[in-house]
Amino acid sequence: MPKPIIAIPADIREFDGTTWHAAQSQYVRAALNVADVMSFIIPAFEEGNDTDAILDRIDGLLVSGSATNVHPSLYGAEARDSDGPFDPARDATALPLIRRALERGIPLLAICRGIQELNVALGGTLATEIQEQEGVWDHRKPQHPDRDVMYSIRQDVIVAEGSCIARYLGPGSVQVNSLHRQAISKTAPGLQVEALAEDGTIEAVSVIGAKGFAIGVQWHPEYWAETDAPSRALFEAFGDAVRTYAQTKA
Ligand SMILES: N[C@@H](CCC(=O)NCCCC(=O)O)C(=O)O
Repeated sequence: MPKPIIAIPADIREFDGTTWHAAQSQYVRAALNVADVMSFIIPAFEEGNDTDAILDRIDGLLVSGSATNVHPSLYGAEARDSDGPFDPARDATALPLIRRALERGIPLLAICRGIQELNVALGGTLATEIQEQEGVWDHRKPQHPDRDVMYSIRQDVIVAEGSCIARYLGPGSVQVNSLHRQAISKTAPGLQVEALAEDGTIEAVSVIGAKGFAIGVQWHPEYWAETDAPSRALFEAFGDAVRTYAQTKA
């Protein structure tokens, strides 16, 4: 059987004097080497997307992290310059893909910006600059030239007993990385909180009543997916869900 294919919504990036629709290598590498699936990087358009045309041709949706933030207008908040940088094309592409993939039972793994998009897509809100809140740890990306240091595993999260991700990671303490300055504020009605940081930051959710695998994590399992057991477990479970969906679709 040919490898199933997942969609990864691109970021809009500007370099070499032009505009690119881009995804970071760590996501497509973890998808291939651990989940054992191929990836289609989906161009990000503010208008003109045909969500079902994309979803008809794929077997899973991986919504990646990004240094940009979901536009506050999408969750009823005022946009301040400090809330940026923004990527409206990514927002306009990813949020409808998330909603429609859930309706169709297409497996979803949402990472970092992805869990934030999942929450907003289902009616939740986000808090920004969370490190400025009393008692909240600094979850931001460590400023360091070495990406392995930026993505170093350095935070305990507590996976809830009986949660969906406990099937893959086990309940209790798991060590993860952390590279974010926003987080879920009001949890969307259709989401179940699955893991918390010690400071109460929501670190993982699942979709209540989902037809299949539908999980969001605030950390980055893709980066160490080949070597870190919890990261590998999550990507292997996502790959299994994608293969099951592909076989069922066939
Ligand atoms: N911008 C949001 C989401 C954070 C996120 O996805 N981080 C990935 C960092 C990618 C990189 O800079 O290499 C937030 O800050 O909460």
